[in-house]
Amino acid sequence: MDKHNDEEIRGDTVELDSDPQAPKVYRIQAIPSKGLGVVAAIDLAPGDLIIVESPLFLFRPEGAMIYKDLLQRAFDKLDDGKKEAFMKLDNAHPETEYPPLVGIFNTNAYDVQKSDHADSDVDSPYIAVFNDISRINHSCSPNTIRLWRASSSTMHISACRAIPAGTELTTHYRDPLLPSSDRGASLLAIYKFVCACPACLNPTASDKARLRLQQSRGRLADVAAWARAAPPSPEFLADTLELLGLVQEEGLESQHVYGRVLRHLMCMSYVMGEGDGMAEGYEGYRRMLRAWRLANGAEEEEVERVEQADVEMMRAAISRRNTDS
Ligand SMILES: C[S@@+](CC[C@H](N)C(=O)[O-])C[C@H]1O[C@@H](n2cnc3c(N)ncnc32)[C@H](O)[C@@H]1O
Repeated sequence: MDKHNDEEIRGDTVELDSDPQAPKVYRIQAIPSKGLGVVAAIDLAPGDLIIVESPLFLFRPEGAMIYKDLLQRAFDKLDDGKKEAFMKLDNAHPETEYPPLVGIFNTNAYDVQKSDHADSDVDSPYIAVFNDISRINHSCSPNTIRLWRASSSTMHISACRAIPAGTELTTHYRDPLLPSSDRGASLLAIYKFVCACPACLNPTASDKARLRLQQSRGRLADVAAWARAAPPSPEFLADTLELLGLVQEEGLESQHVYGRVLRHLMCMSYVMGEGDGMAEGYEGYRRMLRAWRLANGAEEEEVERVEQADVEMMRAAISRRNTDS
């Protein structure tokens, strides 16, 4: 087991009614103390697409109708195969006031937007349950990125760091940048488990690191802010390298802060050349950022376009610096 709980899992695959056409880069099997889970069947590199899946059940809570009645009506419209697959999913609330339908739904559902823009306020959220993706267990240091594509109504799961074959795939059910006590309370209330990931077991240092990453979001928003007066100050460079270390130490490559840190370091290494404590250099950071952008749904051409725009901005910064000196 490594520092993020990326566990190597052995054991037999569980046969579910998965899409037979889907390339089997993953398998579903029993995971100690977590029920079933999803495991990488091959070595995966950052940015690799692992699962593309349409929901078994896509549901939109609306109006003042009673949730459970609305859910029952939507469920009744499913074909028998989907009904059966849905009823086989995990239920974290088997002995509560909820009927099984609601219990299974609450255990396995993800909020998704009808529009590709997560902050769009014109589209009310849908809730989606999946045959395979709903088998992915939670980690506060997940090794995958989950992306809903409204244009195709499919959920995409990609690797956000290297995942060796046999490692359990994980996603986050709650924002990993929240304090551990908030994450833990919500995971226990809704999913009925106590998270035993390293960040939850030793929360003091982890909470501090995550708060620092969360607070850096604004400071990292704009590369142009330092590029205008390139090069960046030594303090800003040291701070950005420290943030990268925190992301990697905490296993938060799935988060937006990672993309922002990589973009700054890529641009800094372009302006300053290699060295200065930067482990990767321009090509290295460019490769890492590219993988992160692809995993977050960017198309190849779009990635090339934004890379080119950054190079042009950096060239202008260098030529300004040369003119000024
Ligand atoms: C969406 S389901 C995940 C798949 C589930 N393990 C199964 O057997 O189908 C959510 C449930 O999985 C279990 N689970 C998920 N992540 C876990 C974790 N990190 N530790 C322990 N149990 C976990 C909990 O029982 C939770 O209610």
